[in-house]
Amino acid sequence: MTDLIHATDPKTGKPIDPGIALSDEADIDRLCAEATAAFRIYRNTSLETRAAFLEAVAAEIMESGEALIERVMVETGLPRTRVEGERARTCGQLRLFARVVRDGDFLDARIDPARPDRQPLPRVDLRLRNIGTGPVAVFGASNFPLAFSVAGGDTASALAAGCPVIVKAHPAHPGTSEIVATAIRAAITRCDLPAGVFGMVVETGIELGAALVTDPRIKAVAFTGSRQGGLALMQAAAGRPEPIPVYAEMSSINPVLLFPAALASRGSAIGQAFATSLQIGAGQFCTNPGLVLGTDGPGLDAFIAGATASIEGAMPQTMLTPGIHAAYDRGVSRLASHAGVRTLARGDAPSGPHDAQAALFETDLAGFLEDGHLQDEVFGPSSLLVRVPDAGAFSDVLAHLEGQLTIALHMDEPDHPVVTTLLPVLEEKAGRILVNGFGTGVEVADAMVHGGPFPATSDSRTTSVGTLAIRRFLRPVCYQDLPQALLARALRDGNPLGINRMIDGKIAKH
Ligand SMILES: NC(=O)C1=CN([C@@H]2O[C@H](COP(=O)(O)OP(=O)(O)OC[C@H]3O[C@@H](n4cnc5c(N)ncnc54)[C@H](O)[C@@H]3O)[C@@H](O)[C@H]2O)C=CC1
Ligand SMILES: O=C(O)CCC(=O)C(=O)O
Repeated sequence: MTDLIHATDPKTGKPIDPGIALSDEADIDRLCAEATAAFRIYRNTSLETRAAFLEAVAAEIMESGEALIERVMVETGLPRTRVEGERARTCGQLRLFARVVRDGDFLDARIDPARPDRQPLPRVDLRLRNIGTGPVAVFGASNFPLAFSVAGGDTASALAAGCPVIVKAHPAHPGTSEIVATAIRAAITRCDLPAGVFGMVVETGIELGAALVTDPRIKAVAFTGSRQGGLALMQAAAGRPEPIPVYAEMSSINPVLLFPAALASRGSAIGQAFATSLQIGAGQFCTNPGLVLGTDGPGLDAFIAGATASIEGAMPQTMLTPGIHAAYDRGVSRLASHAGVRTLARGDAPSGPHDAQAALFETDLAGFLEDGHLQDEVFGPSSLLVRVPDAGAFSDVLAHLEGQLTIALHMDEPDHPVVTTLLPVLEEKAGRILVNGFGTGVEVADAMVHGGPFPATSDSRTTSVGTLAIRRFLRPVCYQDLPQALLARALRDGNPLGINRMIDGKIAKH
C-alpha cells in the first residue's frame, strides 16, 4: 500500500483528506532518467511548440477550477481573493514566458561572419546561441502555493529555457501540488511532449529533496524558502563531483527608509500604509517590511501613531503552517524580551491555534548596530523601527546591513539631495529600490528584479520573478565554422525564425 501525506489545515490543526501519495528513492531515479531522456527532445522543440505548451499549462490550471481554489484555501488558510489572484498571476506568468519564447530574444543569437580576407589573419565564422542547462530541480515555496510553487515562476522560466523540471513539492500543500502537477501532465499530453518534461517528488521530510540536488542528472536548482534550507542546498550542490548552480531566494528584511521631508508632510499616512503592507498575507512575504529606519522628530512620532493605530486594531490572521507560526512566535518573543528593544504595538490576541499577532518594535541606532541578530528575518507581520538622529545616519545602518530583495524610500523633493548621496550604497545592498511604496506585491514584468545580494539570494546576478529569470537556466554555445545545414535555425543565414540577432555587433532582424 502506498504511504500518504496529509497536510494540516492551519485554521483547525486537523489533517486534510484525501492524502497524497509519497514518493520514494526509486521515483527519484526514474524521474531523473525520464527528465534526461526528455531534455534532448524538449530543448529542440520549436519556439512555437514550447510557447503553446506554456499556454496549455495555464489553460489546464484554469480548468482545474474550484477544486484547486478550495484545496489551496484549506491547505494554506489563505482567503479566496488572494488564492484567485495568485492563480491569475501564475497563469499570467506562464503566458508571459510563452511570449518570451516566441520572441526568441532569450536565445541571444550572435553572428560574427567569417572574414576570409581579413589581414593579417582571416576571421573564422562564429555563431552563438543559448541552450537550456539541463533538468532543473525546483523547490516550491510554502508561502506562494501557486505562484512560487509547482507551476510557479521557477518552473515557468526553466520550461521556457528548454529544461525539464522536477519539482520537490512543499509538504505544506501536497494536494494543491498534485492538482497543479496533474494540469502540467495534461498539457504535456495535449502538446505531445515526452512525459519526462515534468516530474514531482512528494515527501514529508528533506531526504528526497537532498537526493534530487545531488543526483548527477540534475543541472541546476531553484529554491524559495528559509535561509537554513537554501544554505543546505547550496552546500549539497557545491559538494557534488560536478557542482551545479543553486538559485535560492532566502531571507530579506526589506528596509524602509523614512526621510525627513516626507515624514514632516505625511508621517501618519506613511505609517498607515506601512502597517497595511506589514500585515498583508499575515506578513508571510519575503518582501515584507521587517525594518524601518526613521529620522527622529515629530514626523516620526506621527508615523508611529499612524502605524500603531492600524496594528492595534488588526484582526489576527492564520499563518500557513504550525512550523511557520511557531517560528514567528519565537522571533517576536526574542524581540519583545530584548533589553534594547521596546514594544510599540501588538495586534489583537490570536483566536485560532496558528494565528499571528502583528507586532511593531523600536530600538535606537546604537542598539541596532550593536546586535547583529536584530536584522534576522522574523517571517510574519513583525517589524523593527530604528530611530536615527538624522538622514546622514542612514549610511551607517546601510553599511551594517546584509543584502536585501528591496529597499523602500519614503521621500519628498527636499529629500532628493540626501537620497542622491545614498543611491550608490542602496544599489550595492538591494535588488530593487522603490520610492513611496512597499516591496510587497511584486509585479511580474520584463524590468522586475526579485533578487539581491546574499542572503536575499544565493546569486545576486539573477532574479526569480520577471522574464530575466529565464537566464538562470541557459548557457551559451558557440559554433565555429559549422556548415549552414548543421546550424540551428536560430543561427542560419536568412534568419528563418525572424528573431533579433546581433550581426557584426549590430542588432538586426535579417
Ligand atoms: N524569505 C522567504 O521568502 C521565505 C522564508 N521562509 C522561512 O522559512 C521558514 C520555514 O518555512 P518553509 O517554507 O517550510 O521553508 P524551508 O526552507 O524550511 O523549506 C522549503 C523547502 O525546502 C525543503 N528543505 C528545507 N531544508 C532542506 C534541506 N536541508 N535539504 C533538502 N530540502 C530541504 C523543505 O522540505 C521544503 O520543501 C519560515 O518560518 C520562514 O522563516 C519561508 C518561506 C519564504
Ligand atoms: O510579494 C510578492 O509578490 C513576492 C514575495 C516573495 O517572493 C516571497 O514571499 O517569497
